[in-house]
Amino acid sequence: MTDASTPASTDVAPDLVRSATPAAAQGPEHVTVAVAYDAILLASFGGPEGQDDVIPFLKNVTRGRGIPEERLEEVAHHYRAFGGISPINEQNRELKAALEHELAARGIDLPVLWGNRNWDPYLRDALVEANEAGYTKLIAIGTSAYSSYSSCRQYREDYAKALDETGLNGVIQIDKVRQFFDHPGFVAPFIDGLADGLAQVQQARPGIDLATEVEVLFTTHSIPSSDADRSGPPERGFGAGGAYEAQHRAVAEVVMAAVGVGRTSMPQWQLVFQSRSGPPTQPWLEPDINDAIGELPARGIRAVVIVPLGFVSDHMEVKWDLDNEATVTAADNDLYSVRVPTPGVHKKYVEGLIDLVLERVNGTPTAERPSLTELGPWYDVCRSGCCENVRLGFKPALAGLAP
Ligand SMILES: CC1=C(CCC(=O)O)c2cc3nc(cc4[nH]c(cc5[nH]c(cc1n2)c(C)c5CCC(=O)O)c(CCC(=O)O)c4C)C(CCC(=O)O)=C3C
Ligand SMILES: [Fe+2]
Repeated sequence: MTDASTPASTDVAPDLVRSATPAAAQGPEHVTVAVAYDAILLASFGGPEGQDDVIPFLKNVTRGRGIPEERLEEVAHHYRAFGGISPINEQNRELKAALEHELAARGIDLPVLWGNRNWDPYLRDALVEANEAGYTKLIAIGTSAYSSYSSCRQYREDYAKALDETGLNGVIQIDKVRQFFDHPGFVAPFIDGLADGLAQVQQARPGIDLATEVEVLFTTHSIPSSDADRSGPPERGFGAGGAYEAQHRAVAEVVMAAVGVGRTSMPQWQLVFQSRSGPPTQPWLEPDINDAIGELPARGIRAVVIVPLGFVSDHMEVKWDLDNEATVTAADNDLYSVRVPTPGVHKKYVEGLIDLVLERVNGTPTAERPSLTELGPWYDVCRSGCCENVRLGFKPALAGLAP
């Protein structure tokens, strides 16, 4: 970046693990600093690009995780049905292009590099590219909005791993934008989508009573309960379900309130979970969306609006587990169903992601950062013990306070 930023800080605090941001920049009660980043690192999950990639990809994702063989076969079948091609890669190419377009429109000279945790192009490839271009300060945007091991710390571990793999540790510094579950740019598409979804229900079922015959299902990825309980900084004391569940509930309330403005009646809502994996003996967050749908007819519900609150794009969990499975479950229960779009490349989402980068470039004070829930704005630098994983043990992670 050439303008609107002060020079990057060089006195990196000793308790930081390879981060360009001093320890002071760690959340609501702390001051923030401006950093002159050289490039944005768009960091995502990755997915197979053809049938031959499916098994190696699944092995990458599940190594050492104790995922049952039947579950892997089941998930392989989802990918096979799509020609072995995950929709996520095309979505990330589109997002990269949209970010570049938005940067150009604002006259900001900041390149966007793209790397994935689990498939080509890998994070390490993006770091090699950064090094060749002489970029030493990267700001990562992970395609994941909430706090948990899988959605935050694992990204931070994989940034650290990619630096080690490329020998660029100490050469390139990586910061990350805050988890953005309550950023207006992320939430706006769900507000638009729920309003549209309710209109669709009312058109398809004229006279339906929103308050008693329609249910809104906010859905997100199930995770092991032990991960959920440890999501977020321990000192925030979130209790069972941790920050992960608290953040989803808080955002769902914001979406319901926004859509309810000017209406006399609104449906009831619940938070449900999907895409459970792991051994059956391991507790994961519940209720599963399909089980929740099965309970609805007995309460007189005739239509559901499914809001994929935990997801940023229409990747496999959305296309298969929602548009296929949950939609079939709804039909089997004689329910009319609508699935709301994910943020994808919604204009407000793309603008919001650039705003998240600029608040770091400019060192915007926490009090001036937009956040729609009382839980945020979330931390630039993750707190000690945040989103720990007791199943898999400790691994080094950057952009956080040690350990
Ligand atoms: C919280 C969360 C998100 C949302 C946040 C984020 O977006 O990062 C997410 C996203 C995604 N998950 C994805 C794919 C997979 N996730 C798996 C397995 C797992 N996910 C978990 C959690 C999450 N996952 C967990 C706790 C496991 C068990 C293994 C472990 O303990 O870590 C498996 C293995 C098979 C299976 O077990 O299902 C696959 C193939 C894809 C790509 C989809 C595509 O290709 O379009 C995406 C975007
Ligand atoms: Fe996953």
